[in-house]
Amino acid sequence: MAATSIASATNKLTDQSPPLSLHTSAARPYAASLSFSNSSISIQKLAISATSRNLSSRASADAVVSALKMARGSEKASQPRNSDLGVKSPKPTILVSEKLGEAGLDLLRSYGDVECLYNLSPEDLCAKIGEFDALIVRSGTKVTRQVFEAAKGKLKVVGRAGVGIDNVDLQAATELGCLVVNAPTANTIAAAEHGIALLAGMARNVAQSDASMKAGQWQRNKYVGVSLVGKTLAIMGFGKVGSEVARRAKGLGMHVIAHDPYAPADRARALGVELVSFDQALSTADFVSLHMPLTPTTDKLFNDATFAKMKKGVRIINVARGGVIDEDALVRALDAGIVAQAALDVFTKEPPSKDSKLVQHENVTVTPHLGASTKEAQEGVAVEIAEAVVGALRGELSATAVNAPMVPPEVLSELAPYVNLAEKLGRLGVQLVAGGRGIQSVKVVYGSSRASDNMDTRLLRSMIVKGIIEPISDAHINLVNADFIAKQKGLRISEEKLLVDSSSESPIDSIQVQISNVGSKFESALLDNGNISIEGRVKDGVPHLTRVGAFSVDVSLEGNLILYRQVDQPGMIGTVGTILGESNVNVSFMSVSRTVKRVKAIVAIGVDEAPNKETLKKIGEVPAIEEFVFLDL
Ligand SMILES: NC(=O)C1=CN([C@@H]2O[C@H](COP(=O)(O)OP(=O)(O)OC[C@H]3O[C@@H](n4cnc5c(N)ncnc54)[C@H](O)[C@@H]3O)[C@@H](O)[C@H]2O)C=CC1
Ligand SMILES: O=C(O)C(=O)COP(=O)(O)O
Repeated sequence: MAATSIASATNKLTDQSPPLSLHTSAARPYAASLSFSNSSISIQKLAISATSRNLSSRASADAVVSALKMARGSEKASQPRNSDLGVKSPKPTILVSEKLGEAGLDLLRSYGDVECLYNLSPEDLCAKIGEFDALIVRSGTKVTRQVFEAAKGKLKVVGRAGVGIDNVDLQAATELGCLVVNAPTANTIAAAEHGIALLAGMARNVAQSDASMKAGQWQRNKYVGVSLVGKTLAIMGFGKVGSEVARRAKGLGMHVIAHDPYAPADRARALGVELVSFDQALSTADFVSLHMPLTPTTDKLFNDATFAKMKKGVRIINVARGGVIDEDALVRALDAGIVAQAALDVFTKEPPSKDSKLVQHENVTVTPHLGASTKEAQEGVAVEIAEAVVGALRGELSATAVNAPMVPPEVLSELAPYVNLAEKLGRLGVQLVAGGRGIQSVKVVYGSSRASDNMDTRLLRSMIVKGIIEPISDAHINLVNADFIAKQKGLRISEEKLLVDSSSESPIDSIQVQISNVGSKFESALLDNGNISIEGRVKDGVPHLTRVGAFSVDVSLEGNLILYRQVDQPGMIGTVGTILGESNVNVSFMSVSRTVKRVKAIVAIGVDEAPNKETLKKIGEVPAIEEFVFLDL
């Protein structure tokens, strides 16, 4: 079944997604009749590894940028997106809803139209959001599902100028295909320094004695403090801020322990910090400093039961999130003397009510969420988030994406050519499906000569999903929502890696897409197991279709494709070529594959123009052509 290439087209990978509409009468009816079953909704992942959040450099190669634009683009070709670097498009619009450092604003202004509207009510935000491609917030703006819905698909990216993203409804963002990025590094030191300031200030009653003096008092005996040296500090959440607090507390002569189920022990060891269990931390610490994110698991993690496990007279610092503490329980613990003092920068509700018992408690020191508020941190955060948002609007994958895969540049540059191939195979596969049962299960087999099983295929999987779903639905698929929409449509994707013998340097040799349990418009595309199967490779940077069903072919996946099965006999190329030539359709590529000489052959013809109905009808009527299908790539 050797494939014979008769002509070759070697266009370079372009940065445009092809038109996605199925503009032939042949393609649309069967495509439109497809439906997805909702019964099976699991996405299986095989041979997929997590990728690092930390990118050291920006993706730069043209091919990578092209691939990223396609990967991130959610628009169909008929709906150009103004944020996609189109020269003719208007500038992207960016709403900044909280105070941001000037350097970041300058950067944003150099790229888009920036509007700063502070203190918007939730209603005002919903009313305005539909005008913007990007929204930049700090902790004070709640980006709720209502906000994403009110955006009506216009909002492409939400930038959180800081770390905590608990004020952004990530589920809604993901469902609606909006990327969320944050600025996770620039305020780490500021938050850690604030933690240390609260620790030391609390231990020496700085705030209380200051207030007392300003009220005309001189109370030296009342404000006798406690020393830090030799005391045990438990860091709860040994991430970026927690580690920096630990480092500084060691310098103050404290004995530092930490609890963090996900922190690597060697990082703790390197700082001279012992990682301990939750209970051990609580029962041995004189000071407890909180540095974990607010998640469903950490919500009110510090409550009556946990305070009861603490050493009597413990002192608590919280510069993480108010919600990790049950605030009523803390008041009880303070009143009972279990907790001697607390120093809090963050609150369940911000600002807290004026008569909050916690805020008013004499043993509590409070600051109005100032952890990240140093000049240096705010400038740094502003630049960090502006770069992330501009990059995202340009179609680049972000190093700080919160709800999308973060793919390191080196992986991207390797995978870029396959991104295009993956989408084309998805588009081609779905067009081969005959209407009726609906697509429920797709198997993707990546042929690779690399033994390592940590190949990150999320980008490719997303593009296959995009290729399969977009032509037959109104869904706009991008890297953010591909898995979600696949699940929602009941589409189960399983992935497999097949070790192949190849001298190729690239991470992938071939991609095979199998669609199970569906009939095909083109029976020759079915394997013995009944699955539609198509396989492709990248040759000279161009995606090629290399196998249809059990037949080897070789045709570049560009423009349009005619596939037919014919009786293997002389003169067929001339017959079909003449029909196409008569209607001025240019052949770009042709491949003939046969099983047995003079019996049966599969022919794949790439054409520059879509043949009209009449031409396709004539091809279908050639007596030796047993079945044929026209595919829009
Ligand atoms: N007050 C302020 O202005 C600021 C507050 N923050 C907050 O500080 C917190 C930490 O920030 P980063 O250190 O930058 O984040 P990070 O992600 O580097 O560290 C968080 C750590 O918490 C750990 N963790 C998660 N669940 C845990 C659990 N149940 N028990 C113990 N540890 C757990 C994680 O493994 C991680 O190591 C975040 O909530 C962030 O929003 C950060 C900057 C400024
Ligand atoms: O970065 C964080 O998580 C913070 O809490 C800082 O919040 P802010 O940007 O100062 O509202």
